[in-house]
Amino acid sequence: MTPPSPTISRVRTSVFEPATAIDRTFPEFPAAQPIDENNYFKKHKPPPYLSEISKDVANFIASHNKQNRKVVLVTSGGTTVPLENNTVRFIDNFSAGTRGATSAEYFLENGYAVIFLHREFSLLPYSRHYSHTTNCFLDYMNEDENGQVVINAEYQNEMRVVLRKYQNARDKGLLLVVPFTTVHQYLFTLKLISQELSVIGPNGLFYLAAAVSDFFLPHSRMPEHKIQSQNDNDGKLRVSLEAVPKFLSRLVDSWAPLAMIISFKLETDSNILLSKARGALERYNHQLVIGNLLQTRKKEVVFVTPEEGEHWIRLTDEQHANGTEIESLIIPEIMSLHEKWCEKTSTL
Ligand SMILES: CC(C)(COP(=O)(O)O)[C@@H](O)C(=O)NCCC(=O)N[C@@H](CSSC[C@H](N)C(=O)O)C(=O)O
Repeated sequence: MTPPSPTISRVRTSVFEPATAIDRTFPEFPAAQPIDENNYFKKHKPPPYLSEISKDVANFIASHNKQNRKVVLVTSGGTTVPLENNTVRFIDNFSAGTRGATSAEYFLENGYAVIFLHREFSLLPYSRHYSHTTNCFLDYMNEDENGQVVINAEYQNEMRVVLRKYQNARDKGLLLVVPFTTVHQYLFTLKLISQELSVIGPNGLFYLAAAVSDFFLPHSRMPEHKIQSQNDNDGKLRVSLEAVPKFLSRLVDSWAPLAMIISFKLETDSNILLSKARGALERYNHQLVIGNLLQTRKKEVVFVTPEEGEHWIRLTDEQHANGTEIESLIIPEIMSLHEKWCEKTSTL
């Protein structure tokens, strides 16, 4: 009997849709202006699998709302920008998915239900501990004297802890895993989930850790087939991208106005991190921006809120050395802010 899955959506997002490979019905996409945040969704076709995901999400939220359980949407991993309809080349955004997958575990262990909107094939909660790139699970196994495949004795305890947490989330239906690959798929799926999650008001929490593209190539200007290097454009590749609509304003103002919304600001220059994080908070009027530098994102983050300004969360050298995960410090602080948000919003 196959084990129950953690409701992993059956859709695949990492393959292009041949049917639209040469669809020229898409109008020329104007440069992104505020008004175009909405036009983007009117002028682009949604991914064909969206109705399937909608059913999974609606059932998931309804079942946890009945138990008055808080639900958090965790976005994780980087979005891609395809350069050809029959995609061979694409622009990717850096993200291994560690922040999202690790944070999802701490939310689950603190009583939240989690919708995990992630880049397909990036790290997932629990299995991230034994992913093919870090700790290959095969290295934890051996054959015993009877030829039975077993987990090596020295790893039994640590793996049992992860296994039990995973089974608890799976068997109680606390985790819904939804994939994306392109920025287009991400934006349509985020909008769908946001509008479904809006029904639970302040009990809904958004933790936007995905690395989202800021620019994209509109369908109407996308070549059907693989760009040929030798004879196209004198051997040079010139790409003119449009700005991705600033969807965060739509999420805050319209899609889920009562939810608590947290975005991440990723920079590599420490001199601009705080001003960019403050700028995002002023621009979108949501509740929290978590700033982090690519280079030190596993050791420190800065919380920027309208009420308290900013404060840093940092691992001590000892914590970093003993494997403490910074998300174990981040999530409890977020839960406390979310509790206050629920109290404040429910009295409105
Ligand atoms: C991606 C990382 C650094 C985690 O890394 P891994 O653990 O390796 O996965 C995450 O912590 C993060 O900063 N995520 C957010 C990154 C991001 O793209 N943030 C956007 C804001 S949300 S995208 C919104 C859009 N650009 C807009 O302005 O509306 C930005 O910095 O601009």
